Amino acid sequence: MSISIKKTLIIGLGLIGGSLAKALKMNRQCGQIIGFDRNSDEVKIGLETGVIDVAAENLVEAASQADLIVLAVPVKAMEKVLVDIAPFIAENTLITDVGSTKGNVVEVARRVFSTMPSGFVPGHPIAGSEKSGVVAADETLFVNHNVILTPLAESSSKAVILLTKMWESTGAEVLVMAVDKHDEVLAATSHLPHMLAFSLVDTLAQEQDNNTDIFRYAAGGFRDFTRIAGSDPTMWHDICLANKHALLAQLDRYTAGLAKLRAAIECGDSESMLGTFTRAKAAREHFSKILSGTAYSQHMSNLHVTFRAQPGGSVNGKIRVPGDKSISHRSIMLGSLADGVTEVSGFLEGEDSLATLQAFRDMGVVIEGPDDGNVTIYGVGVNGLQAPPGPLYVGNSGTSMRLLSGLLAAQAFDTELSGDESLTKRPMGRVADPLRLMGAEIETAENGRPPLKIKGGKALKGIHYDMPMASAQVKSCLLLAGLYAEGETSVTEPAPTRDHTERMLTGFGYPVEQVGATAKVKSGGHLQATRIDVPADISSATFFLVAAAICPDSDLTIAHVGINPTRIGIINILRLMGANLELLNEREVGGEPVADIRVRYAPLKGIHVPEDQVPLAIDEFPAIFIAAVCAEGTTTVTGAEELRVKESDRIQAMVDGLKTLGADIEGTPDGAVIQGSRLSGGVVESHDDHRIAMAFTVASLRSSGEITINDCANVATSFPGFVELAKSVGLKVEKEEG
Ligand SMILES: O=C(O)C1=C[C@@H](OP(=O)(O)O)[C@@H](O)[C@H](O)C1
Ligand SMILES: C=C(OP(=O)(O)O)C(=O)O
Repeated sequence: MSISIKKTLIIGLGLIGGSLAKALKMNRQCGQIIGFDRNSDEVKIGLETGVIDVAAENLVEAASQADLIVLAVPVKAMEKVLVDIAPFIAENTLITDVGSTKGNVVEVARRVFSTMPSGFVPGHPIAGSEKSGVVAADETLFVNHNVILTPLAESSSKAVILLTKMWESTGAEVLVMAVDKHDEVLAATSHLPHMLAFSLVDTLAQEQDNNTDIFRYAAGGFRDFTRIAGSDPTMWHDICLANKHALLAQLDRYTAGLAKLRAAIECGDSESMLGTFTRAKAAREHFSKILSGTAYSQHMSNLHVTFRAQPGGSVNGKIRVPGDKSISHRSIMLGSLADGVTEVSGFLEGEDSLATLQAFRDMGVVIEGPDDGNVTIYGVGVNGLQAPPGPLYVGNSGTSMRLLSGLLAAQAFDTELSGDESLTKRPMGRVADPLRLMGAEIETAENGRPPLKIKGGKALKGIHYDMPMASAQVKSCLLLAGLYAEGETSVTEPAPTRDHTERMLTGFGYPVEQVGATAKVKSGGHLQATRIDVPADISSATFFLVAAAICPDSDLTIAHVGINPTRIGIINILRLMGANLELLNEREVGGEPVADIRVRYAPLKGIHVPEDQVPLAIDEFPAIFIAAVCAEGTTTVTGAEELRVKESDRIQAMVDGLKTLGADIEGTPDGAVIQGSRLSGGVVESHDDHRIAMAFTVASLRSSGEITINDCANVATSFPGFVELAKSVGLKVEKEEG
């Protein structure tokens, strides 16, 4: 750091001032550390304990010589200190403070300085504790803590940069924010909770008869919640006055929320109580996940996840894979729009479907669970959604974004849909364009990419749309918009695609007319709540179907798999390749056909995959490519250009990875030509795509060396527990996180 700071003066050696002094003294980034405190004992201790280099004998003289002045005195004392030193501060001196409120500090500074110095940048390290005084000084206090700088119009960018570096040298992360915004944010996140803690403890302590009992038995929750009631009373008195307006606004919001909860308890309004509790529980997880750029399930983290799969093995046993992702998404959407309470079982607790669930919670729907695949949705009716508090973040999930866009285009309120890095690269023009034809107003980023900004209050009109590509997401998006559009909305598809939306609408009692390749809905109907049993996802089952199909001595049964005719491309393709695959115990569950699938090893042969099977197996191609390299002869895939716009360019990702493993494969614009090949080991990239990661894991059954697969965290989007299940049937795969 080239801060040419030779002398740093810290005024006020409390916990924050002392800790900053100690951190800067130890890292030697800001020259000599000079300490001043009104209380000479604090200075003495500071010197003795090595917190500062020297004590300032004379405040004015020290201030006139300092290159950096840090005001670490209580907010109330700030004005006096500034009045004393202001006339003597040199022109280029950097000045900052550490106060918990910023508006009042700036007000004081404006009163004191006739011209605001360009070196003045107010700041707030968010790193307090209940401890106080220089004895508590801790040079690690700021490590991984946020420091907010609130530059003023007069602050020079150089000052902002230098102070950022100064704080970063202590291990802090620096954020820049406007003064008002800072005070609003802190009122909500810090000042309000302190008021609640003080008030709760004070209220309970005043209970005459049994307060000793309350405190004697108070454990867990009470202790956690009231820890901050041990903070410095004078300091908090000053903060309340300094940030009065923002704090009062937050107290009013909170009081209204509490009154609502009280009323719900009083009249036994379970839906309202559950609404508050489930939303709060989800929000607590949700916020931290949004901040770390990930979506919603506990399985997901922003850690790097690597799979290491050892070669060989065979797969045997009977398993059930998680619930169908497409049906899980739709169960939340239609259950939310229904009248009455919908019970869902077998719900997929993966990132993608949880993102949809969260979006509906954000729009005011009370949803209990998921709890072991069980979800209870308190439907709000077709017109009952409410404006969400902010953008709806749907992580990695194309289905959430595309289906929701149709629904949101017809709502009375504005919305914004955003997603992760992969989703942000995927085309949304395919839904935005036809929705615009219906009268929707949607803004996308460049080239029709997310985020989508959807204007509310638009009256949609039914259209007929001939889809240019075979996409169930586009079809479903338009049918959902059609629930609200004047007249009839009809969609014709160029080839059959999954029809879960049509089936489920029918299951909720909403008429859908199917004429050949065209699905039609009229607006004005109602959905009646129902029960939904989500079958196991055939797309997840695919990895195990292929595993057993390519691996000698395998005999595997996968239970309760959805075999909707629009999803069984994988069964048809594997059978054409010669796989020994049996459907057992075929039955229908809640409008969807289901079977147990048994696969025993049989040698596979290469085929030209019939193009009419492509949309019926669209998510299965990464695994089909693995089956193809393990087959004898040539497999050709054509008409599958849609694979290039999934979570990754799945043609390129598979071609690159398989070449790394020594396979003979060439990509084409709409598919690939794959020769039966021997696979070596190697390191392959999943490109953050769940299906690529799982496909290469399966390839290890036929490789001669270890396959390392990078960036596998997104497996949790569709298949939480994949590694554990794979190991249970005989794959030799380990997950490494780091
Ligand atoms: O409607 C759905 O649930 C899905 C449709 C398919 O996408 P496209 O509609 O883009 O083909 C599929 O790839 C996706 O995993 C889920
Ligand atoms: C393409 C997929 O999902 P989505 O489009 O919902 O992201 C998938 O799961 O393979």
